[in-house]
Amino acid sequence: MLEVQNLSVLLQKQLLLDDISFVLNRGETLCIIGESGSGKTTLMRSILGLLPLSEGKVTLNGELHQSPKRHQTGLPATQLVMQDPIAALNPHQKIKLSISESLYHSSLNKRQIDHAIKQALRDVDLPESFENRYPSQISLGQAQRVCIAKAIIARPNILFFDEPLSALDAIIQKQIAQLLQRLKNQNNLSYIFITHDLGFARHYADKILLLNHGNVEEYQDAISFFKAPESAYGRDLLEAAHILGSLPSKPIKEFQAA
Ligand SMILES: Nc1ncnc2c1ncn2[C@@H]1O[C@H](COP(=O)(O)OP(=O)(O)OP(=O)(O)O)[C@@H](O)[C@H]1O
Repeated sequence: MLEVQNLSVLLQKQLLLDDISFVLNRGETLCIIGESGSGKTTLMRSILGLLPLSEGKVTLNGELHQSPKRHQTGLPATQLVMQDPIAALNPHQKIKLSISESLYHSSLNKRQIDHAIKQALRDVDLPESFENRYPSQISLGQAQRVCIAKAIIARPNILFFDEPLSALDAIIQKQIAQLLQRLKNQNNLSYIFITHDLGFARHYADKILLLNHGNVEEYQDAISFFKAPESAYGRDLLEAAHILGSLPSKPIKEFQAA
């Protein structure tokens, strides 16, 4: 279980995050939503140990991992998948080498690493032969699958995603979303998504954390949030999404079953 308690981040005399708390249980999906500049990326980076906390703490299964007094070590058993898969991969490295970087600290020997890479590619429905390609030789959707393979090969408990679908077209978005759902169910993974896509959050989130200017505006289960947001800001956000057509009035059955 990941527990974030009273987390605050002060950078350059600016309070970017103020007293953020939430809990993520094994197998749950949390979507962090909020307008641009509300602090979503800053929150993710501070949880991952990429930014120092000024207050609060982050524990994983009861063990302290981040606090103002503690040197930032980074959370073990977590992996991050970014928005732009091509930018996330080194253009000069074969896919095989990129994926193997996630096993840098593992005790596996070369034969075991080779086997794990092939398995990770199969897990994301890519042919094993892709290991010998360069990023310029694969499509955007395939590159995002490679990034997911790179994330899951280390057998994490928690995966963080920063807008992982926004660079992809609708059909590929749906395929990747279904792949993530399958991997989550197979491995009992926990997911934290940063997303502007409320339709996606409605289909996939168990919990919603709505940020507004670095504060938690709402933290509640997704069904309740989308049925009746507690805050005026939450209601405004859903109303805007309905007007723009980015939030269908009914959940899509096929997505839910995926
Ligand atoms: N290293 C930093 N130093 C100072 N201020 C920062 C730093 N990183 C981010 N900020 C500021 O923190 C605020 C929140 O930024 P953040 O990127 O977390 O927002 P966001 O919700 O992820 O936005 P978006 O949806 O556009 O990605 C912004 O005002 C930004 O300028």
